[in-house]
Amino acid sequence: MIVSCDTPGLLPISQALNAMRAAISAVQEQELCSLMQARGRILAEDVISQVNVPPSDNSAMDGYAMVAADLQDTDSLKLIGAAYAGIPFAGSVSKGQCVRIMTGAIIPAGADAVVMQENTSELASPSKTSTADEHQHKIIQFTQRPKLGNSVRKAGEDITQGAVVLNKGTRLLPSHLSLLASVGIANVSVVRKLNVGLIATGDELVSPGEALKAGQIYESNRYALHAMLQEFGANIIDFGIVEDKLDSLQRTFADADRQCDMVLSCGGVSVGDADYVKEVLQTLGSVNFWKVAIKPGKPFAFGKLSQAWFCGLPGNPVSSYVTFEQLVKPVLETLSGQTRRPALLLNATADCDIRKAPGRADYQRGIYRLDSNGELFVSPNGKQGSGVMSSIAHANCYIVLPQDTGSIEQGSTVQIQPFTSLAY
Ligand SMILES: Nc1nc2c(c(=O)[nH]1)N[C@H]1C(S)=C(S)[C@@H](COP(=O)(O)OP(=O)(O)OC[C@H]3O[C@@H](n4cnc5c(N)ncnc54)[C@H](O)[C@@H]3O)O[C@H]1N2
Ligand code: MOO
Repeated sequence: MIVSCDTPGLLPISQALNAMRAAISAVQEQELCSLMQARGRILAEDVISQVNVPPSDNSAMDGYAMVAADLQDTDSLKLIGAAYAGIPFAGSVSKGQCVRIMTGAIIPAGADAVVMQENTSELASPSKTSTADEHQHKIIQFTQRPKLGNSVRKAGEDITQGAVVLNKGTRLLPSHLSLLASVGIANVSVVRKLNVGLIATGDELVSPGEALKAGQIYESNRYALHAMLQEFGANIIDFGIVEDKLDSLQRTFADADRQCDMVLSCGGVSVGDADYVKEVLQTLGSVNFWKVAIKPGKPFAFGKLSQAWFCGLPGNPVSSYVTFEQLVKPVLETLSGQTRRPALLLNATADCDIRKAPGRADYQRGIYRLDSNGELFVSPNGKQGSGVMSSIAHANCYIVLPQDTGSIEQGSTVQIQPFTSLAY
């Protein structure tokens, strides 16, 4: 089921992703969620519209409704009433007549076109004693000869009754919520939230806010991972920092295994330091320690504990960030039943030479800019070491350089992945 990485060489990213996706099947439990709470949730079923949107032919403009053919012979019509959004005109329009109509009002029976009021003028203006009178006994002159259907929004032109509005597996965005509301849906069936455990390992790690002793550093990876999981829409179970001791690690991983669909740890996956983590994980289940052809983020672990899936991210801060986005997030998407979306990659011109060794796909942190001709240029942002978090915090894209390529010359075309394209 799970590809072993004892084979020599590095596992290409696509193979690592395929192996993880093939091993995992989506969570099946669903729950009903009100639209106001549904942003970012994954649809558990196709949504079919029970109605036409709009429900009736209606006006796209404030103006006058008439029979379009009437205005081929004359330029003026008699006003017989008014139609408002929500208050239809009760009668019907015959030859020589028109009805005052507001945007969104149902097209009166008999009428088949609307002329916006800017293309009209009143010829006769009798005394205005009541609302009814205001829209009667006037003659309206038209400066436009409308075509049949002019400024008429047809029933069902947005969505027809019986049509699939959104497919199962859709991650609900704000536009989707409006679309669902427009067909009258108040609650949707969504996949239940994933329970994701988060564990940082390392004796040197101290929480921000505390004083550092010699040899200690602030634990920072969990803050980015926690935030990315929040954006993903997971229920996060945070196990904090766990010391590098066999019994502490054993207890924490076993606890996480019981509570979670997926357990994420960071640190302790490279060859030298991983001993305890490796031992614990392999007693709990079946976990493979891989060397993936990605830079940063080469050491990566994937497998299953007794019931929860497990991803072990490297401890270096940029490595844990990049492996979350490029390796873990796609797996969480599969686990939550989300339909796969291809990553947005754009071509850009290298603004300078870019150093790279063949062997791993690089996700260099870059800054892209559009020049005055609309051409996209990119350059790496500062030092590219896997501990240099400022390189990513001040960048706006990854420069994605394929596994087998070497250094890139200024002026060459490279691919970039804008950070905004990773938004959920
Ligand atoms: N002999 C080898 N050594 C290393 C290899 C290798 O292939 N052979 N790979 C290197 C690469 S590449 C990486 S990436 C790191 C990954 O190491 P670990 O996952 O075991 O991580 P640690 O050793 O625990 O930590 C690495 C580094 O990151 C700091 N760290 C860890 N956790 C956190 C955290 N939560 N917040 C902030 N900083 C953290 C830790 O202090 C270390 O400096 O291994 C290389 N070694
Ligand atoms: O995988 Mo490491 O991230 O190159 O430092």
